[in-house]
Amino acid sequence: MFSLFYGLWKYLFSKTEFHVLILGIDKAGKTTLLEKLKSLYSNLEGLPPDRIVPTVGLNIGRIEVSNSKLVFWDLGGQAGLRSIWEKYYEEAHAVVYVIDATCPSRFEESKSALEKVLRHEDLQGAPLLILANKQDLSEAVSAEEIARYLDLKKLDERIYMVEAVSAYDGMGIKESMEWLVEVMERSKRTETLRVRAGVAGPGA
Ligand SMILES: Nc1nc2c(ncn2[C@@H]2O[C@H](COP(=O)(O)OP(=O)(O)OP(=O)(O)O)[C@@H](O)[C@H]2O)c(=O)[nH]1
Ligand SMILES: [Mg+2]
Repeated sequence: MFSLFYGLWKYLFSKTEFHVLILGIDKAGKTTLLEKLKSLYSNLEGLPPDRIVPTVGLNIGRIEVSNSKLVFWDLGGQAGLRSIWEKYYEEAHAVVYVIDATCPSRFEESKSALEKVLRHEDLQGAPLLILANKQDLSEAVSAEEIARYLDLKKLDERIYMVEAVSAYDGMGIKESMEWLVEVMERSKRTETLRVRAGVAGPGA
């Protein structure tokens, strides 16, 4: 009996912790984005852009958005470090994929790295938020243009959105996070991860 009530209480009141992977090729702006998220959503002052160095290990950031806890994992995007990404796929509720919208010469590399990510079976059903970053610079390409380039039609079953953002001035970031929380809350993948973690609902 106790376990039934405990299960119900846990189901109704425990805040889900969502794990969000921040991926993208090197210099896309992933760590700058993470630091901006910390500044926007927590009491922590994020590192200023001039103190951020290329990522070799893992940066972790925790924030709360719309009453949900988000844990971000920011990994290094250099070619030699991308093989590490897949170690985090199984536990991720969603992927944020960052693209430097001012660098068309690297769009192809960015696209093929993304395609490889999405082919991985451990990420099945994970919602995808693609960020066309660095919109504070005049040469930045729009979110629509990036979406066209990525040819996202192939993604029919995956929930995704492409948003224009700037990790420098914060443009588009709040809208992106609200979308992300909303889709993670109702995604089948979240349910699957919840069941796997043993929080399967009141009857569990
Ligand atoms: N103008 C502008 N520059 C940005 C923005 N975001 C990142 N940058 C710059 O882009 C460069 C790379 O940023 P990082 O955040 O280190 O990129 P990263 O994706 O984490 O790179 P790796 O850790 O190597 O994978 C830095 O010089 C940043 O200052 C942005 O929104 N606008
Ligand atoms: Mg980084």
